[in-house]
Amino acid sequence: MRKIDVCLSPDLIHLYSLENTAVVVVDIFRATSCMVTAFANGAQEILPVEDVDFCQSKKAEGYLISAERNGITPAGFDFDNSPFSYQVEKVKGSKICVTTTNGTVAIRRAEKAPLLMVGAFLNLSKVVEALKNWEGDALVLCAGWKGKPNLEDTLFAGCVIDELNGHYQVADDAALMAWQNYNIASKDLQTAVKNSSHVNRLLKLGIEKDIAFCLEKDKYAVLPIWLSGKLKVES
Ligand SMILES: O=C(O)[C@H](CS(=O)(=O)O)OP(=O)(O)O
Repeated sequence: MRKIDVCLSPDLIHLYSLENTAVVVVDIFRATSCMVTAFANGAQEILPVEDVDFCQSKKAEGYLISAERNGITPAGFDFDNSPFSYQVEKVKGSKICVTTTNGTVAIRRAEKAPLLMVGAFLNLSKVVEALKNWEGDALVLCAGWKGKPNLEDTLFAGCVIDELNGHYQVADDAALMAWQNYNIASKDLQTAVKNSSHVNRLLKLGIEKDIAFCLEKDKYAVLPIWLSGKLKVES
């Protein structure tokens, strides 16, 4: 049977083989939740990059630009890192270049995978459907926080594993930990993450509404995938 594994931080990705493996990158708070929202609201393409200055330089090429470091947006960018920024009027038909503390780093570290997709609770069913159709192994790559694992991305990984029960076999203990944690937390995700470090950071920044939004399941039926060096959704 196909195997599904979980990489708890981008800094551990060298321990995993990407050969014949579909990778789902997740950064629930908030990068991949923003990307899914942007595509659902009509964005045409997203270019995730690691450097703030490089991101800013893409403005001259017609990109809208989005940056965040430690939850804050530097001056001169079109979007902050909140899904509420990516509304239809702003994003429809646009190309967006984005850099964030954790999420864009994780995406770029997995870009050599034969299938790379962006996942969030917001597009859970699309991720699960794509993995059911994939014939190789699967890996959920958690963006974590500055190299450390985090609770919300791990819970998403566990949720994907739970949805794929019977289709994939759990590869090792990271996947088992994620799955067992999700089973404990699944009835009330918001309570489960309430003491997590990222929720505390967002609360300090006064961004409470993003938390509930990013934990909503299946709000959108879009699946961003990596195609020729960018993220796109199939039309
Ligand atoms: O903006 C966010 O929610 C985080 C900022 S930080 O991790 O709290 O510094 O960035 P992301 O890359 O979306 O995790």
